[in-house]
Amino acid sequence: MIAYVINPGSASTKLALAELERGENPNLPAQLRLQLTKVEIEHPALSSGHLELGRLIADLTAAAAGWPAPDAVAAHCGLIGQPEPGAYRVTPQLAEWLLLHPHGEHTSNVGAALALALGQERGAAAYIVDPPDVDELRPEARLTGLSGVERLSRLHTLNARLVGRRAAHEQGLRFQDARVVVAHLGGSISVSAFEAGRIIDTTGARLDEGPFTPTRAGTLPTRAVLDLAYSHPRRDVERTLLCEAGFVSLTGTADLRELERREKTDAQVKLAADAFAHQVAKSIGAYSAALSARPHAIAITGGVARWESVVARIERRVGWIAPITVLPGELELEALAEGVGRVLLGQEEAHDWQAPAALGT
Ligand SMILES: Nc1ncnc2c1ncn2[C@@H]1O[C@H](COP(=O)(O)OP(=O)(O)O)[C@@H](O)[C@H]1O
Ligand SMILES: CCCC(=O)OP(=O)(O)O
Repeated sequence: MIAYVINPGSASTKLALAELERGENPNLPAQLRLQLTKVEIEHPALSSGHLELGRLIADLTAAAAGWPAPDAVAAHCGLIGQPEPGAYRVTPQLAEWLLLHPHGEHTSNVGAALALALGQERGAAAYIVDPPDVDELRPEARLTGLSGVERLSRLHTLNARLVGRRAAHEQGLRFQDARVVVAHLGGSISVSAFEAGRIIDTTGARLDEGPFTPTRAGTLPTRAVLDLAYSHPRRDVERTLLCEAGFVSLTGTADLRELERREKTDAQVKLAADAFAHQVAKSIGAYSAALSARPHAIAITGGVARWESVVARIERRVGWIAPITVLPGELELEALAEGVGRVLLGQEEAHDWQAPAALGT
């Protein structure tokens, strides 16, 4: 099978030709054989609000011109309204709706329009896969200690489900038969509990809960949030919590490569790295306890998983819980290919999207 997969970014868009075949292990049917030919198309550093689609579609079409015709085109996307996991058929209505409902500063909302255009150009159906608001939370995970305030399911679904599946496969288990905790440690962070292939609980991301990130505060004591909220305009508080917190506030930089170089000689950097590992380990422990029994595997992914001494700290803290799989960076192109590949190979049915009444705030 042949698929084109698209992962839009603010300064470049990644495109790949995916050649997919069934795997060799009959016990792990979702373990597909995949070969990716990747290209990266750079464009001006634009927010999703005004990324000029026509030029990018022309660039994508040109990049794929010599490729074999695809059976499908798939793209990363933004929030579509608490969907099921898996692939959704892209219609003009879905593509348009995503452009009108950008997900924060992300450009992933243009993915559906790009997939639709490239699919029309090459005579193939277009799909999106595993949106960030897939919602499978258990009822007891949705409630908070205040009636009317509910926790939201927001996570790096596309990468986390692939990494969770890979971690289960490493233990010889199908994803739907495994209990896995996935810590996606990127510029944004989510720690999630997967049971029977479903996201039963998650820290969420952005202004939800969880460890601090390169620029974000993560979970703070409620009294501190109240102090901030009643002493500054909301816009300023959100900027502080999302852009001026985390490693930036503790060390002065969000460039963790620099911190990796400094940590041996800079006590403040070492303490911040210790605190980060402490928070990630506590989250992994908490989301291990969210499962009905001990996890079969723990997976650590995202760009920060390249910081080896931090990963080593986390492994020392949680290695007693379950075997740990480390997959640094993000495997979103692979996840798109495998997600649409499972549809093309008849292993999963694609969903049809209906516009939601409202997005969870
Ligand atoms: N080799 C590395 N060592 C330490 N940190 C790294 C390394 N590579 C990337 N990072 C950090 O990972 C973060 C970005 O993670 P990534 O998952 O790529 O981000 P995003 O969430 O934007 O996709 C940045 O803070 C960056 O400093
Ligand atoms: C919602 C999780 C993926 C994502 O887009 O992260 P942020 O919203 O925290 O940037």
